[in-house]
Amino acid sequence: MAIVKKKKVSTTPKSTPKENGLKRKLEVEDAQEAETPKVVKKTPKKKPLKKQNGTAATPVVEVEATPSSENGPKKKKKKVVKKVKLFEEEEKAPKQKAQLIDEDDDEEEFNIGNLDIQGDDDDDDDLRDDYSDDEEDEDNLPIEKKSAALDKIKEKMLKEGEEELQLNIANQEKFELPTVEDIEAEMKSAPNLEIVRQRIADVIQVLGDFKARRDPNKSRLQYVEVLQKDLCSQFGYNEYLMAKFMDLFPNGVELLQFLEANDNPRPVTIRANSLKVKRRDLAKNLINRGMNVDPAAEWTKVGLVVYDSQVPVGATPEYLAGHYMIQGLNSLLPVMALAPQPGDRVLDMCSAPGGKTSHIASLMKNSGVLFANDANFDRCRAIIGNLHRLGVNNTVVCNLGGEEFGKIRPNGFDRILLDAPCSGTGVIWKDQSVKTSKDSQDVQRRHTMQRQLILSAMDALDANSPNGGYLVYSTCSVLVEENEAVVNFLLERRHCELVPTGLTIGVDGYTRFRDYRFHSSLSMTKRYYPHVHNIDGFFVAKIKKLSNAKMSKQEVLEKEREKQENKKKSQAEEDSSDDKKKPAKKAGKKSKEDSDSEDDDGTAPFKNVGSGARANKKRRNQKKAQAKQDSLKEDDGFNTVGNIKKARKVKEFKARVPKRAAARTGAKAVKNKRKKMLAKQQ
Ligand SMILES: C[S@@+](CC[C@H](N)C(=O)[O-])C[C@H]1O[C@@H](n2cnc3c(N)ncnc32)[C@H](O)[C@@H]1O
Repeated sequence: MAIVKKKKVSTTPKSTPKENGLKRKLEVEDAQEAETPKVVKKTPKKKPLKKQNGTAATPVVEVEATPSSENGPKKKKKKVVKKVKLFEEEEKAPKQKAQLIDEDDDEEEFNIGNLDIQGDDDDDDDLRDDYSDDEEDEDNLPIEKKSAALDKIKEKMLKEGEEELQLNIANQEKFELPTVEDIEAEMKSAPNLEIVRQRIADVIQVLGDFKARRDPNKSRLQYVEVLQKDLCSQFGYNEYLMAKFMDLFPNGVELLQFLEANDNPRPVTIRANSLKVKRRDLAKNLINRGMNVDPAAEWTKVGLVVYDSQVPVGATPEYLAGHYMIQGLNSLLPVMALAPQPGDRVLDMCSAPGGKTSHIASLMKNSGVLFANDANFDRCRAIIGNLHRLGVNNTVVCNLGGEEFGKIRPNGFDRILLDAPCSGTGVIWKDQSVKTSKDSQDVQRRHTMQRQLILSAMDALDANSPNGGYLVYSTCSVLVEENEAVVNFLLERRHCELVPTGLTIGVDGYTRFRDYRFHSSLSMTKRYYPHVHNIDGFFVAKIKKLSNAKMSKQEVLEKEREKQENKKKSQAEEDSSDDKKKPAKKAGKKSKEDSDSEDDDGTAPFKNVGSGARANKKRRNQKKAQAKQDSLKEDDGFNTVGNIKKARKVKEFKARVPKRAAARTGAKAVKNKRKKMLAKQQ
C-alpha cells in the first residue's frame, strides 16, 4: 500500500535545470511556482525518446507492492508513532492529534510546502535537511530547492522499495494459485482488478524462481494458464493474442512492459520535408508558433518530436504549406533502409496515405520516377492530397492490387518498398480494437496476402539495376508469422538474399522461433518494440535480388530438401547436446521428480526455452512438433514451405463406367465391371 502511493511522488515533475540569472528572473516573473515554460519543455524531453533499460519501473513497483505479512504492520506502527511526534512538534496539540491519527490508520500523507508527500518522518528529516542545505545555497530558486528535495526523497523511497522486495524474496512467501475454473468464475462477476494485478505479480515472481517458489502440486503450465487469463482480463486482450505475446516475451517482466506500452501513446513526431525546408528552420518557425519541439533522435536528420503545442499540429501554416508530415518515427526506418537515389525507378507498393512515399520522393530529390500504389481507391485520394501539399512531383499514383506488379511490370524497378498490410499488433495504442479482433484466421489471411505481395514485389524488381535491385519489406506487426516467416518464404522461392538494413537501432530478427526454423541470415532483419525503443512495434528487412530468372521447380525442390536436411541436422545437434548435459534415464520409468525437474528451469518463466530437457521428452516433443508441422502443411496458411495454398478441392471418386451401363445394371454388376477394367489397365 505504502509503495503504491510512492508512485504518486515519482510522477510529479522531477528536476529543474540550473539556469542563469536572466532566465531565472524571467521565470520568477512568469510564474511563481512550478509551471514555467522551461520546466514544461525539459520534463518530457528525457522521457519519450530515451531507450528504456530492461528493468522498467512499473513491474518492479508491482512486485514491491506485494505486502509482506511480517513487515507490513510493524512499519505502519512506526509511521503512526512518528507522525504523532511530527504533529506534536508542528501543531503543539499532541493528544488531540494522536487520537486523530489512531482513528484514521490509513492516512499516510501529509503536506509540506504545497506538495503532497507521503512517507515516514525519516523522509521529513531528510526534507528538512534538504531545505537547510538549500538555505545555505542561496543561488537556488525555491522550486529548485523543492525539486532537489523531491529527488532525494524519491531516491530514498526506491531504495526502501528495493529493500522491501529483497526482504519478500528472502521470506520465500508462498502464494496460493487459484484454479483456472476459479478465475473463470471470478471473471463472470466483476473481477477486482487490484487482486488480479497482484496475482499477476505473484505468478510472475513464482515463474521467475520456479524451483523455490512453486507449489509442488502445481505445474508450470497451470501457473501460465492462470497468468494468461489474468493478463487478458487486466489488459483486455483475447486469449489468442495474449498467447502470441507470451510466446514473444517469455520473460514476465518484459511482457508486462510491452503490454503497458501498448496502452500508452507514443510521442508526437513529425518529419521535416526536405523538398521545402531544412529541419533547423522548421524547428525555429514552429517554436515561434508556440510549439515545443526538439530533434527526435540521433539516428534521424529529419525527425522532430513535439512535446506540446499551443496550436493543433495538423493545422499550422507550416503544415498546410507542406513543410512537414506528421509521422511516427518508425515510418522513417524502412525508407532509410531503402535508401532511394535520385533518378531511380521506385515502387511503393502499399503506399496510402503516402507518408513513406513522400519521404522517398524527398530522398530522390523529386527526380526519377516513383509509383505510389494502393489497392484502396479512397486511400489513394489521401496520397494525392499529401503529395500535392508536400510538393512532390515525380510520382504516379496508381490503384492496383500489389499482386499485379510482378506480372504487369516484371523487372521494372530499381527499388521497391513493400510496407505490407498487417495485423497492426505493433500499434495497439492507436487502435485498441486489435486487442480483441485479431484471431488465428485473421493473422493467417494477412500472412497469405503478404506472401503473395512479397513474391510480386520481387518479380517486379530488376536484379540488373546498376545501383539497386533492393526490396524493403516492413510491417507494423510484431508477429513472427507476418515478418520473418514471410521473408523466409521469399528466400526459398526466389534468387535473392538478405542484406544489412543499415539501421543503427533495433533488435535482430528471429532465426528460430518455437516450431519455426528460418535461414540464419534472418538475423539481419530488424525488430522494434514500443517498450524498448519507444516507437511503434515494427519490422524491417532489406533484400537484394540476385537474378531475374525465376526458380525452376527443380531448384525449389532442391532448396526444400536442403532445408529439411539442415533442420534434421540442427535437431540432431540439439539432441546430442541435451544428451551430453543429462544422461538419458531409462525410458518408461518417469518418476514424479523427473516431471518436476522438467519445470525447474527458472530462466524462462513460461516455458523451458533452450533448457536441458532429457532425450525422452525431446523425442516426444519432436513427435508432437512433427504432427503439428504436418497439420500446418495440411491447411494452415502459415506453412512457409509449400506453395501458397488456395482452397483445396475435394476430389470425388468417379467410377469409370458409362452412365447408361450403370443405369441398366445393378450395383454389383457395376462393381464387377470396374474390377475387370482395372485389371485390364494393369
Ligand atoms: C500499412 S498501410 C501502408 C502505409 C503507408 N506505407 C504509409 O506509410 O503511409 C497498408 C496499405 O496497404 C493497402 N493494401 C492492402 N492490400 C493491398 C494490396 N493487395 N495491394 C496493394 N495495397 C494494399 C491498404 O489499403 C493500406 O493502405
